[in-house]
Amino acid sequence: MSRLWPVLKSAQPAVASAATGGCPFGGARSSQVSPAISSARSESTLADLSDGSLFPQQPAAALPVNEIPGPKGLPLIGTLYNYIKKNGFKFNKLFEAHAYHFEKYGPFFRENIVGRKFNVLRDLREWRTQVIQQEPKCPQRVALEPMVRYRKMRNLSQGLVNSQGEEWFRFRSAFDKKLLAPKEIECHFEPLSSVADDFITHLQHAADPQTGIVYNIENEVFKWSLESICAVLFRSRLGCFQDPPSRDAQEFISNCRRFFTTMQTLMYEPPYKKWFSSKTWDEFVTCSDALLQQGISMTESVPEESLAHYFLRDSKLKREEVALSLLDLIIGAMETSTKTVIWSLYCLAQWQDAQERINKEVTRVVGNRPLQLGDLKDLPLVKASLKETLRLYPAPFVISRIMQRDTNVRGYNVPAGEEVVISLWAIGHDEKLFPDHKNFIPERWLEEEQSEGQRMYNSLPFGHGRRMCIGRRIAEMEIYILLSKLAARCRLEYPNTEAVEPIIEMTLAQDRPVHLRLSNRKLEPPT
Ligand code: HEM
Repeated sequence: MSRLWPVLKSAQPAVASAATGGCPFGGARSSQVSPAISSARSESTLADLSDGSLFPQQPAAALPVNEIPGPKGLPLIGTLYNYIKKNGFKFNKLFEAHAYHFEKYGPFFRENIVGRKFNVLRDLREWRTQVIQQEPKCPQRVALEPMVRYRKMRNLSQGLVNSQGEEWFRFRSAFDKKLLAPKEIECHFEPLSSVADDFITHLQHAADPQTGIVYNIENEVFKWSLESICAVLFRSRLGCFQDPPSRDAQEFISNCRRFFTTMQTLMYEPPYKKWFSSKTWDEFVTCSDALLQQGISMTESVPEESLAHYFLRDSKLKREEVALSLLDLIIGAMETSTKTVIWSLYCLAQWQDAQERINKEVTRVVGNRPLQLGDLKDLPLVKASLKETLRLYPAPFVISRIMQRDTNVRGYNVPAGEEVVISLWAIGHDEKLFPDHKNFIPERWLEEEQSEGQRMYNSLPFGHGRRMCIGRRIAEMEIYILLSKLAARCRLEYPNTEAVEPIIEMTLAQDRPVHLRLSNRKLEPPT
């Protein structure tokens, strides 16, 4: 029963953590953006978007929101019954319920689960033009309630992920350009390359010597993700791949993992529980305190060339605010990047032909020399494979916005305070948009292969607009580097017969530990 509660809470989870948009902190996505989009807003930083001048007039004839088609619920509990009855929908498979409702009610449906109303869209063009382009200067997403509660309790600012309004704008403006402007990101290529090299060597050592299998690859990918984001922010290595990992790394890894597992549990608890102390809450507080402490001490001596140093010196934020925001970036990066990379590796292992084509591309472009920054633009298939992974398994399977004024969406007047949600899962699994949608076919993202519909509005895994994922460019760069290097050095196989299925945790997670077989490739001469 506890799993049902997230939907009952006004400020977030089960439904909400996914619904909030998924960088654990609520949902966040532009080379990932289709070309038509990326040429426009997706290249923008917050500074370009801060004019706040995008409010159109409401057409007079908008229908009332409760006329949006959708499943009818019972008084008080709404459609909760559909989720608790035998053979009903499952909250940890909410994307399936969405797909069913789209099929039945059309491209915009409304569902009321115990008073929380979801207006769910499946058309990215409508999302972009009717929701994102109408958003005010400070768009709102549902916040991650345990983090909000903890920071209130400790009298801390809410930071980048969970603050709203002008407070959010202040944080976001301080970080936006350094993290999103393509030129600013280039300096992270070398540190990320070195992390990727070490990670692959580490994987090779972690593989069982008899079978070549790396069991539960998540443990290792989590380390890559943490080491990568720390290399970007602090220009120094945490030591996750040392044997054993450095003490700092061990503590950080264990605090981060506990942070995510306890936060997930808290988000799924009945709301009344927050009035009582619980073991999970205590544990969440303990690891949040420890992370904060580590975050603060990490900002105490940072190399001059690091991003952390730049933010401390130039951002006009207080030291504590910078430390909290750096933690937010780490937290924002960890779950999304880890889960996405696991899905990527799984797809390559399952679709051997695609893996071979990617290996050929990398061999042709890079050959025997080390990967260079300039190579990334010549590796379209590597980039396409990330897009294709995020189509099949979008880490945040939905993105949400809380309307801050009455807004006309698809001819319905959605009142201020209600949520509109876009289902990235439903778009990515739409057979009309993506023929043969169950198969991993990176080529479908290459320019000449794309249909007009695809070119237009079919991929926003990092979100869009002022509140899009601030780590998008870093995420793309670190994953392109990793996939290119892996493709050159290793062959991946999935040794089991049962497919891994997606379930909703903090983001779209794997329903079981993923084991992968790794074998070394002999570098073939470029053709
Ligand atoms: C594959 C990896 C990633 C995916 C798919 C992803 C996706 C997203 C999405 C969908 C959102 C919400 C966007 C919206 O509401 O429109 C988001 C927000 C966010 N992401 Fe990511 N993300 C990824 C990696 C990262 C990384 C590496 C970082 C840190 C460097 C990061 C930091 C954040 C932060 C701080 C937010 C909140 C931004 C705000 O509210 O202003 N993400 N992410």
